[in-house]
Amino acid sequence: MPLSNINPTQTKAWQKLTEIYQAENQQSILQHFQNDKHRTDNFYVQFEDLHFDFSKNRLSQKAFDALVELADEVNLKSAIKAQYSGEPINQTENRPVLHTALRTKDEVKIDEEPLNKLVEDTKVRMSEFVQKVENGQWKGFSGKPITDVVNIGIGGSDLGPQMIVEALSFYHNHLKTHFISNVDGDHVAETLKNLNPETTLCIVVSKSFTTQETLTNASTVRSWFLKHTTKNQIQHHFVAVSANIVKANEFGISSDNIFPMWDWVGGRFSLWSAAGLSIACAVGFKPFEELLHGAQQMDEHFQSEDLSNNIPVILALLGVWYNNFYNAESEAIIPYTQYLEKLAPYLQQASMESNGKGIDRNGQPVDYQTGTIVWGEPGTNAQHAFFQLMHQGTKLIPADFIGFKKPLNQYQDHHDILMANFFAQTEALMNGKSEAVVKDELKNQGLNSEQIQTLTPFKVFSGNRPTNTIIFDKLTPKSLGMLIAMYEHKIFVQGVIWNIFSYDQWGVELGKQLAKNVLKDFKEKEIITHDLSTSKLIDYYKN
Ligand SMILES: O=P(O)(O)OC[C@H]1O[C@](O)(CO)[C@@H](O)[C@@H]1O
Repeated sequence: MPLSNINPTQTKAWQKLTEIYQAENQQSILQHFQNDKHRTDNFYVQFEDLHFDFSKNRLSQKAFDALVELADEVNLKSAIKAQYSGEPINQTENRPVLHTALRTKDEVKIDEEPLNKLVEDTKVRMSEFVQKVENGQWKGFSGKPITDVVNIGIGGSDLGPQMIVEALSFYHNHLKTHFISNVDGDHVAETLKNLNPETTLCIVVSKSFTTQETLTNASTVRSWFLKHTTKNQIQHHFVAVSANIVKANEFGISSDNIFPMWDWVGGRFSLWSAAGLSIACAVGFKPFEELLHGAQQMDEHFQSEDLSNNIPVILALLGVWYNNFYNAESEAIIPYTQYLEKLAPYLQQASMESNGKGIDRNGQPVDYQTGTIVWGEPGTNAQHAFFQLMHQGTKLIPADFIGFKKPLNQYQDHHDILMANFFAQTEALMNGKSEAVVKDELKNQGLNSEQIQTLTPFKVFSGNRPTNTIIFDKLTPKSLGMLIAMYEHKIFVQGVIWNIFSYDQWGVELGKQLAKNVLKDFKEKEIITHDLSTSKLIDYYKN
């Protein structure tokens, strides 16, 4: 059964939300606290070691209930069922969406064909491979064990694995992991500079094995190897992860060295598959399985929990509330750990490639806003970069603050300072600082009344800026798996509500196509195939 096809703005719940927004949008978060003494109990969910507090939002209980009604009215529950049961909910590509099958013990079928064995067999192969690389059994052409693993891929074949590898740095083994994604030759050059071909292993990750950037980078790295070794021996240094065995073979990678990808796993959701081989190489296979296990726990929560107590659903509904009623354009992700430095770039693809769509499931242009702009940086660095705008700028930027109770390294004093900032920022964003308080402070500093008058407006914080607080005990493979699966489901829920297809990405095709034409034109004498502006620019580049 296809996903239901409901314009969200035509639902009763949307009508209700519009009325609630009109009646309540002048109420501050602090007023909501005054109105509801149990707000901190009502607006929080504990699941495993995940503590999710959404009380600091411009949201009354009434608005929250109406948002849950909206999820109900667009048939979210049956959409979740459709996804997990392998229906082709990626309708424009006629594919099921089953990255969740990579982390479940339940039986999963597509058209009565069970997938579990495929998944399990691949995991066994991955585990054996990783073990060999880790313990030095896998040797380079000169008989030396591998010291460096290079992931060559782009988009989903890079961002997810890279983010996780970086996030789990604390758990790394002796292997060094590198990522080459950009077709910019400087990226490949800088990476190869410090590598020894005798001890380097490349994992070429490309679901299609036709991606220009990945194939260009992989060819350059292959030539680098061929300067040192023979064509036959290159097998010691290249493995591939792909759904296109033929193309990977053509590139020169033997079938024994190819791990499968499947069309029921979207690129940006593929880190749980063999696309995560670089993760498993960096930390070992067991921690990789713990990552899957964390994600699977979140899957269970998402599938079975009531909508009103369901963390990804609540996150998604809050996003819709700010995007469609408060007209917020973006949302910030602020992890208070340097290990999650790559979380925002990863979520940019996951979210913006999924929900950056303007055509609804009827094939009609939508007349409401869809995908938000996702951005962010770890705290406390972010505080010294863009928090000025978040505190006193004219834009409303709802933010997720992600923190951990315990640090991974020994510096507890640093962690206390880090977390003091974490709590203080959400407090400041919500409470702000009133004119009266500012005036008092300036008076106490000995300023005269004229100076106080002049300076006060610049020092006032309006507050009322919404945040979600997400706290785990510790950054572990398991908690990371939960966190990432939580955002995956949030993205899915928003796509269901906005009545768009979240799992295709036609919008990336045009640029790819035109780049091929431009490349061809670099070799022509006279540029004729472009608009005047582009032709002139290409001419400038060539000459
Ligand atoms: O794994 P592939 O086929 O090389 O594709 C890489 C990336 O390119 C895209 O198709 C478009 O950016 C992504 O969805 C995908 O993750």
